Amino acid sequence: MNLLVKNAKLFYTNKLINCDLLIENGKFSKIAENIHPQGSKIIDAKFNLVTPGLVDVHVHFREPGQVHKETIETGTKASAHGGFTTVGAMPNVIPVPDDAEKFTKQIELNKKNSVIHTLQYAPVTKDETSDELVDIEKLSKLGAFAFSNDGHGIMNAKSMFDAMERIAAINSHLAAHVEDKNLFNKGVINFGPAAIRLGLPGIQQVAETSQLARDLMLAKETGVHYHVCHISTKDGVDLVRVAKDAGINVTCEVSPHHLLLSEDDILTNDANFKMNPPLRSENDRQALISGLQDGTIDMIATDHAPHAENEKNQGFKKSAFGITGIETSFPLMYSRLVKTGIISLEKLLNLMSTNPSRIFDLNEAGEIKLGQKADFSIINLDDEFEINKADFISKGFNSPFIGQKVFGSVQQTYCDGQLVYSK
Ligand SMILES: NC(=O)N[C@@H](CC(=O)O)C(=O)O
Ligand SMILES: [Zn+2]
Ligand SMILES: [Zn+2]
Repeated sequence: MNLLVKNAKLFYTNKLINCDLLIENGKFSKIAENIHPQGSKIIDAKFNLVTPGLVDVHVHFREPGQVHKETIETGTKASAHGGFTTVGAMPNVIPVPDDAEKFTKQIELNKKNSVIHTLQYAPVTKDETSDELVDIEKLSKLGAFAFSNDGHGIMNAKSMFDAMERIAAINSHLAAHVEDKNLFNKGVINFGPAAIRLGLPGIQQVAETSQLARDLMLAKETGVHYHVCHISTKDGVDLVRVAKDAGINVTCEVSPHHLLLSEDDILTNDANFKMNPPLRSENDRQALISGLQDGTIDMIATDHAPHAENEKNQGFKKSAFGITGIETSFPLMYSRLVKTGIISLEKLLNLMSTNPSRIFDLNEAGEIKLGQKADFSIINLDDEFEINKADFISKGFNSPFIGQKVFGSVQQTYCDGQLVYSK
């Protein structure tokens, strides 16, 4: 059945245009002012935003191993609820897919249980924590869209250097959770006033920035595409800016929570504010916003990290690191960055679709193009709603944003021309 989206406010060729959009055989086939139905199923978009399916290169689904937190099915249905049709899944599942057999199983599981496109990261090293590299070339051939040890910094500089050389040789991508574990201090919160106020051990900023500085020099030497996960510090943004100016092949992402919250927002021992990297100072937060505005930061990624309630209700010291984000990212970013005039809607859509797609070579995602698979979402920008646990499709509702009022509710999401979320 062909679909005709009437009265779209379509994000197309980097502009918002009022038009109709025809989808035939799961692909975009025509964009024009007024398209006649001719037997197609009609969807009236009522001049709501029609965006390319959003792209998030950083999510954690917990299957296999910890399906009480999230499954691929609940994670991808939650993604569709958030307007996303392509996500990059981190490899910190159990077992870590660090050889051909485990990796192939993971890809098959993703394919079987996803309602959207789930791309799979391969780890860089065995078990994500050892110094021994995985078979990078083989895992790439088996479908790894990029490599990451997310959750862990790569401590051994020689392992990092060798991984970068091999990843560069196959034109793949290395996404780094930059963290020197020796500077982590068993911290659970940023090293700063909130840590002192709450009597909690703090994670120093140099845990992030010192490893980032090292990696940028290794990336310069090897020429690899080096992508910084969840940047959180002003010094980190400054380093990336200088590296970009020097022609180093670096890109970086920031999470909604690091853009919207700082350690000053942590008023009680509530672990829904606990994640890694931690919420930093207000000065850092302002630097992240500036980095977004001047293009130093290339994309928004949620680091969607669902956990069960009893893993998050034990205060900062005992609870797990990480918060959910895939269902609240667009409305939060739209309400707090676009409606307030910090960035334009077009810029936000670049940060959440076009840029991640271009940077990670995801040819058929992140942009509406004729002949390309029909991944898109219809979003009512004027609809105000409260973020409620009961509305989450994710198994996790470990979010510090619950109770906040936002604009921009996803009405429908289509993947390959199929309806995968409807309000
Ligand atoms: N962000 C987090 O705090 N936790 C992530 C791992 C990670 O991204 O480092 C998780 O898998 O739970
Ligand atoms: Zn991480
Ligand atoms: Zn992560």
